Amino acid sequence: MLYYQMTGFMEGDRPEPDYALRLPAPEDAALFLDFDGTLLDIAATPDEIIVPEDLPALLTRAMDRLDGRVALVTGRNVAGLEHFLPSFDGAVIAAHGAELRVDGKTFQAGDYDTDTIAGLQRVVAEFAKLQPAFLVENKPTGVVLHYRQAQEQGALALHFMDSLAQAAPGFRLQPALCAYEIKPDSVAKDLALADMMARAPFKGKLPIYAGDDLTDEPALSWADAAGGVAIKVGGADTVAPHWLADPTALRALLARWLA
Ligand SMILES: O=P(O)(O)OC[C@H]1O[C@H](O[C@H]2O[C@H](CO)[C@@H](O)[C@H](O)[C@H]2O)[C@H](O)[C@@H](O)[C@@H]1O
Repeated sequence: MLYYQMTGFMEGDRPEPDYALRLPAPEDAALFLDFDGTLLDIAATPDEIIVPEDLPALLTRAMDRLDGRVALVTGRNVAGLEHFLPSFDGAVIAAHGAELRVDGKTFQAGDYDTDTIAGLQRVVAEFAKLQPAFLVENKPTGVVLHYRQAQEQGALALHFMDSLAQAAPGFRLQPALCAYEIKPDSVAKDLALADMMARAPFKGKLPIYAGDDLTDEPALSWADAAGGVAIKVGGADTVAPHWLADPTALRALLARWLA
């Protein structure tokens, strides 16, 4: 068994269409959309994603119809997201919640030990030199070791990153799709979602959350418990009561809903 199967990311059979999925009226909703694997397809490396042609206009339409109550939620940092979606001017929950963009201003959600982060990034970079198929992604709040190009080395990547995370007080391991990340302990997408839902213009509306990754599961659970709609994209196990086959199906649903 491969490590991405053990951590719950292996997609099984494609789910059947979810006929029970109904969204609240846009006037009553707040929309939270994960990025990689949810709005667009997973690519071989983080830089190789292709932004679907319809996506920027779809997000603009959503911002109009929901009076600005749209947030993108991502493990990437804000700058990384802005590089791919320069026209989106709504809220962003980035780096799993360690970085936020609210009213056009980007800031860190907490104080994180920059010396520790720099040290972790140095150590991971040195380790990755031993296995050139590994890819290292630095973020202002942590570091990711990607093993998509070396999936047989998933166990090694896990062993190394887990040990390193345990040696770094205030930080923890975050498994993701063919990647292991070390991020601040206090950071999670559900906490960031709760924070954003307490702010204008989201406050008092019903959260709709769509996500594909293990990192999205707590936020899916939060949205469902808050009386909103939680949608899993892809066939992996989930706490979400609703699911769609892939990002194309999600974009089609949103386009119909916003028409
Ligand atoms: O929260 P998300 O927006 O879903 O971000 C999760 C991670 O996405 C990126 O990595 C993943 O997507 C890459 C491109 O498709 C893929 O090559 C990689 O294997 C995936 O793990 C991003 O690089 C990470 O920083 C995000 O945490």
